[in-house]
Parts: sequence; structure tokens; C-alpha cells
Amino acid sequence: MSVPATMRVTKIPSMDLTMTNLAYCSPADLHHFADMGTELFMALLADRVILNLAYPFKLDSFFFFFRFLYNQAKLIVEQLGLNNLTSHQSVERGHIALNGAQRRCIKVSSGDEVSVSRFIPPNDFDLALLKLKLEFVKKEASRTEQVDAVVLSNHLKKIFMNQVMSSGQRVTFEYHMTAYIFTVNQVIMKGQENSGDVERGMISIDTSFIFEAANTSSIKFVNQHEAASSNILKGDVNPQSLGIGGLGEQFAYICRRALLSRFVPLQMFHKLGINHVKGLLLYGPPGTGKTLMANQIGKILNGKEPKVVRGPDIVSEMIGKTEKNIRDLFADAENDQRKRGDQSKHHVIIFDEIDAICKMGGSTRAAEVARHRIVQQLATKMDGMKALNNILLIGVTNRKDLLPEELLRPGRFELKVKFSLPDESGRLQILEILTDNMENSFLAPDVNLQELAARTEKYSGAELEALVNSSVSCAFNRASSVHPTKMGFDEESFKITMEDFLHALHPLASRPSGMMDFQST
Ligand SMILES: Nc1ncnc2c1ncn2[C@@H]1O[C@H](COP(=O)(O)OP(=O)(O)OP(=O)(O)O)[C@@H](O)[C@H]1O
Repeated sequence: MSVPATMRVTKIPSMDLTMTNLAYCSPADLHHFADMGTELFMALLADRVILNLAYPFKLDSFFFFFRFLYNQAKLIVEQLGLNNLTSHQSVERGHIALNGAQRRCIKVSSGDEVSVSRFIPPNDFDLALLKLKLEFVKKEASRTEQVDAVVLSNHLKKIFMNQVMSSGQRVTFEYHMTAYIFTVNQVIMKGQENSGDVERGMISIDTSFIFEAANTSSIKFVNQHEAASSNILKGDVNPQSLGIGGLGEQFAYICRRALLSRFVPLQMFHKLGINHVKGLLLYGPPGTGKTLMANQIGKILNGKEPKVVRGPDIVSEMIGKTEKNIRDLFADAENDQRKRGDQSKHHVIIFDEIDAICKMGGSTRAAEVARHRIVQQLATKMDGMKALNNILLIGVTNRKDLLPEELLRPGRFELKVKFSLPDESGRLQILEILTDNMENSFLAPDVNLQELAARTEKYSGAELEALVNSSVSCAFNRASSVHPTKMGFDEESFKITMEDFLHALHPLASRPSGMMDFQST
């Protein structure tokens, strides 16, 4: 019999099963989900979350760690016709039991139908890094807790080994007699050439964790760097899984030079007497992924969006205001370092279009003096970064030639990374990333990304994004001309074809490239 297309949601039959993050079904349904040759039973629910399935039985601490073996044993028992062994077999056939967090995550209530399909994990599905936001299940205003990130990582690996985690998923678990819930903020896959789905992956023995406390909880983490370091140290993070295509070399270089030292355990860091790179300049033509890279680097360090400021917003006509804006940029990091010392979190500041501070005010003598003052202010603040171990300033520009030498000296923007237009394999990676969001079902089988990569020489990543968007518009136009009177589209039959891409390619290809007048330095 095949996997049922939908199942009826019900509540978890027993309290002791609510903290496992497993979904439960009847033994008659379970074997539909078996991944032959492994002990895994997995289902994709509502196209949103993948859960490991089990047969409900009374968990004691011994069986908990052997639940998959237990599942197997139960199946054999079932096949031999020796049913009804325990009093916990209370999930009816055609039903799937989910805990509250799981139901909220896939937006269903008990009694609703939910779509289900068997999920077989692809090769190379292991997670390198998982970023989780942690909070207490029961919110008590006065409660504070210090959590050792290394111990918690090991605990999570033990209880959730081989479970799939998807971005945005919320999972409840018990740790030291306390009920916690985490939200999956970001997943990063192990290094591999072609990362498939970047939204989810499976916890393995090598998965590292970065934790962040939810604003509402007062959880403090210790040993955070140690918990997160192993994969970064091994160079095991794949930039494609972060949505960055064709920039493998730049990514590896930045990880090695600007990130690695921040993941060295603190005692060792002090003993080695090393210094972090505090200033990183990303430069190159427009639309080549500099800002995208800066954002992802920030997220790797902190597990959340970095602070982003744009040069044109920092610059002000009011006397002294630009200098103040520059001083303010550093204030949070300075305060944090003063209060927390070595335990301060990393502050990543992205200064986009930094060249704007060198262009302000026109060509008068007064404007020149003002520009000089502002550059001095930035240089002084960057020199102050020497005393701060918690800051990384990332400057982004496509006019490096405008930046004065004094900002590029060692100790200031000491690490400079050049970005160029992607080559053919880079363009293919970018196209794969951009079309991955379409959940392949919208992409007609005749779409040949390799051919498109070959035909888009001199395109930047941003222009490839425009090409994909424009192909979608072509497909919509085509769909609306077929059914001019219909307001909506039939989602089932809507497809973006190779012809749509070629159509979209035409005007872009004949347009003079924005790259042509770019002055590279
Ligand atoms: N290498 C890339 N991989 C994936 N997407 C890319 C890449 N480069 C550009 N893109 C797409 O183009 C968009 C714009 O890129 P981004 O803003 O990072 O370029 P930039 O180099 O900072 O450009 P600018 O100098 O004009 O600010 C990104 O949000 C992304 O969608």
C-alpha cells in the first residue's frame, strides 16, 4: 500500500512523548515511511517540516535512546501479527500525532487534515552549523539560567541525531529538568559542490551549534565559541548553502583570515597572543555579491542580522553630524566590551557604499576640509578597534580608488577582498541558487541552467537575478494571454520554460552592460 497523501492530525498520546520532536503514527502507517537500509522513518508535512516518525510506545530512559531499533522490532512484531503489545498504541490508523510546537509550526490544529509524503534524505544532507534561538517554554520573569553551549550541543546531538531541522522550525526539548524551546534561525550545510535544499539539513555527529537567547528570556551562554568552532576550523561550510554562488575562493579566504581566530577557544587565543582582523574591505563591480557576502559573514559570527549602515545615510549636511554618526557606529561594541569583556558577543558592522564619505560636498575647499575631518574621525575610531576584541567592520564599495590610503593601512581596513564578475561555473551556481527558491515544480524540465550560464557572459549576480525575475514575468504574461479573462493562475500548470528565459535574455543581452563603465582598481 502507498503512503497516504493526507493524515488527520491528533495530539501526542502521552506526555512523556512530547519532548522528542518525533511525530507518532500507528504501526500500520509507519512502514510506509521507512527508508530502506536505514532505521529512519521520515515524513514531509504540509511541504514545510520534515519529522522523524515513530510508533508510540512508553518511553523509559533506556528505550528512548534506542527508539529506532525499537521501531524496527515493533514492525517485525506487527508483521508477525503480534499486535497490541503496549498500552500506548493509541494513535489510530490514518492519524498523525504532533505536539503543540509542531502543530503551530505547520499551522494545523488537532482534527485537521495535513499533507504527508515519505521523505528520503538525499546524500550530503548533513548540517555543518545550526543557529538556534533558545527560550524557556514557561516564561518566568525572574528566571535566569547559565547554559554551557558545549554541553547543550552534545545533548541536542544525542537526542536529535538524524533528525531534520528546517529554517523557522520550533522544537521543544528537556534539558536539566527544564523545558526549553528553540527556533531554527539558520542552517548551514557541510561543504559540497552542489548543495540542494538550503533550508534544511540533518543533525549529524559533526554538526556545530550557535545559540542565541530570545529577547524575552535571560539565558546566558558560556563556551559559545568552542561549540561553534569545529566546522569553521575545518573549512567545512559551503557558501552555496548560504545562498552565495561563485565566490568559493573569496569565502574561504575571508573565513581563514577574518573569522577563524574568532572561533579559537579564548584561553588559546590569549596564549597565542594573536589579534583578530577588525577591518575587512570588500570591493569590486556592482551586483557581484559583496553586500550578500558581508551579511552572511555577519550571520556566521553572530547568528543574526548584522548592523548595516549606508555611506549616503551617514553623511549629513549638518556640521559635526557625520562625525557623530561615525562615533555612534562603534558605541554598542564599545559598551559591550566594557561591560562583558571577553564574553561580549561579536559586533559586525557593515558600512555599505563607504566611498560616499569621500564624495560628499563637491569640489570646494570647505568640502575638502570636511571630508578630511570625516576620514580622520573614521581612522581614529578604527585605531580604537585595536582595544576591542568584539568588532568586525566590513566596508563595501565599488570605488576602492576613491578611498584614501590612510583608511587602507594595517589595523584599519587591513584585509581587502576583490570581487569580480562570475565565470561560467559561478553563474551556474548563482542560477541554481536563484531558481532553487522556485521549488523546482515551477521550473519546466526543458530549462537548461548550464546553457543559460554559458549565454550570460559578463552578467553580474544581480543581473542574473534580474534575468530570473524577468523570466517569471514572461511566464506570467504567457499564462495570462492564454486565459485573458481569468484573474488567477492555475498553480498546478504554471511553468517557467526555457523560452521564457531566452525571451528575458534578449533585451538584457542587447542592453549595454552596466559593467562596462566600471573602474576597477
Ligand atoms: N555571488 C552571488 N551569489 C548569489 N546571488 C548573488 C550573487 N551576487 C549577486 N547576487 C544577487 O544580487 C543581489 C545584489 O547583490 P549585492 O547587493 O550583494 O551586490 P553588491 O556587490 O553589494 O552590489 P553593489 O556594489 O551595487 O552594492 C543579491 O541580493 C543577490 O540576490
